[in-house]
Amino acid sequence: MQLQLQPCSCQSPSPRHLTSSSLRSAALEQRRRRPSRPANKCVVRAGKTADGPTVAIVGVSGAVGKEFLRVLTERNFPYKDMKMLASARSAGKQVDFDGQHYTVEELNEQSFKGVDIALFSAGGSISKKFGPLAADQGTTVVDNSSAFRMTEGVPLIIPEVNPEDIGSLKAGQGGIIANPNCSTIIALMAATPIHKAVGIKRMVISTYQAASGAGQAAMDELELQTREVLEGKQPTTQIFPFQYAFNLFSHNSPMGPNGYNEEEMKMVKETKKIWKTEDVAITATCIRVPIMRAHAESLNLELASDLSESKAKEILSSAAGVSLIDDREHNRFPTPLDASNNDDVYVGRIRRDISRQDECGLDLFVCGDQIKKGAALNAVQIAELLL
Ligand SMILES: NC(=O)C1=CN([C@@H]2O[C@H](COP(=O)(O)OP(=O)(O)OC[C@H]3O[C@@H](n4cnc5c(N)ncnc54)[C@H](OP(=O)(O)O)[C@@H]3O)[C@@H](O)[C@H]2O)C=CC1
Ligand SMILES: N[C@@H](CC(=O)OP(=O)(O)O)C(=O)O
Repeated sequence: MQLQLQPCSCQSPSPRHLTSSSLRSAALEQRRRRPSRPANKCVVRAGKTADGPTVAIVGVSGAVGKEFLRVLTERNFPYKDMKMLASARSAGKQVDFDGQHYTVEELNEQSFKGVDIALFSAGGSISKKFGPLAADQGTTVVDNSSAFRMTEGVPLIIPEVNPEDIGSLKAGQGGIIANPNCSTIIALMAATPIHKAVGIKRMVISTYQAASGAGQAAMDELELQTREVLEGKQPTTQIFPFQYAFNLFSHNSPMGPNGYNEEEMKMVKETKKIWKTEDVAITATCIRVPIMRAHAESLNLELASDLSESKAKEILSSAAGVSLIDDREHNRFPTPLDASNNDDVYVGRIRRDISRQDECGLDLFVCGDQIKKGAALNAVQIAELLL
C-alpha cells in the first residue's frame, strides 16, 4: 500500500486564487517574508545532497508526518538520506518523497543509527521513550509533542520569535528541541511583535481549533459525520464522545483541578517560557470547532504602554511570517480557509479595546494552519537552524 503525498481533500482555495487586492498582497507578502536565518548560518543547499544531514521522520504516516514531507519538499530542505518511521501498523508501506520511494520502517531502538536530525510527531509517549535514546546516539531531535516543552534546558522554539534560544545545537550532535503547541505558536506569531514593541501585561485568548489538532482520525471523523448528518444518518462518534459536525465543544484535552484544560494551560506556560517572563498574565479558553486544519484565535491584549491602531498595523505588517487581512470597508478579515495550506499566520480585526479609556488595549483575530505553521513548518524551520 502507498501513502500518497497528495493535497488533502480539505485543501482550501489559496488566497492567491481570490480576487480581493488585500488577499493578493497578503499572498505576495507571504512569499516575500520567509523568516530570516541568522547571518552566521550556512547557506542551505537544496534537496538531496551528499553533505546534507540524514533525516528521520517519526510518525510519517500521521497528519503531521505527511505534512513534514510536503514542507521539506517545499523548502528544498537539504538531506543526504531519509528514514521513514512509524508503528508496526505502517511498516512495509511505501512513501513517495522527492521522486523516490521509501519503505516505512517500524520505529525501534536501532532506528537512529546514522541519523542527524529526527523530526518526531508520534505522540508524547513515543517521544519520551525514543527522544532521549536518539539524542544519546547523536541525533538532534525536533519534537512536536508536549513531552519536553517545559523541561529545563530544552529549547522551546518559534524561529521568528526566539531563534537565539536554540544556542549551539547542531544537526548530528545530539540534543532535543521542542516545538511549541500549535495554538501557542499561532498566538505568539502575532502577539510577540506587539510584546517586543510595547510589552504585553495581560493576554486573554479564545481559540477556535480545527480537527487536525486531534490527528488524522479526527479529520476523517469530521468528514464522515458531515456526510452522515447531511444524509440524515446518526453520526459516527469514535474519536469524540459526541457529534462534532455542525457543533463545537470545549477542547478535548484533560480538564485540570483549576477548571482549565491542558491545552489552555500549555498556552499559559509555554508563552511564559518562550517570552522568558513570569510577569505576563494569561488566560485562555480553548474550543474545538468543525474546521478541518486551521486554528483561529481571538487575542485581547493589555499593553504596558499606548499603541495606536495604525502603529499596531505597521508593526504586524512588517513581522516575519505574518500577513494582514484587515479590510474593514469590505468586512474582510482572516478565515481558517485563508490560512489552510499556507505558511503565514493571518491577522486582522486589529482594533483598540474600547472597554479601556486609554490606548493600552488591543484586540486581534488570528488564523494559522495548525498542521503547517502550528506543527510541521515550525519544526522544519527549527531543523534549518541546525544546519
Ligand atoms: N506542535 C503541535 O502543536 C502539534 C503536535 N502534534 C504532535 O504530533 C503527534 C502526532 O500528531 P498527528 O500526526 O496529528 O497524529 P496522527 O494520529 O495523525 O498520527 C500519529 C502518528 O504516530 C505514529 N505512531 C503511533 N504509535 C506509534 C508507535 N508505537 N511507534 C511509532 N509510531 C507510532 C502513527 O503511526 P501509524 O500510522 O503506524 O499508527 C502515525 O504516524 C501528536 O500526538 C502530538 O504529540 C500534533 C499536532 C500539532
Ligand atoms: N494543540 C492540538 C493538540 C496537540 O497536538 O497539542 P500538543 O502538541 O500540545 O500535544 C489541538 O489542536 O488539539
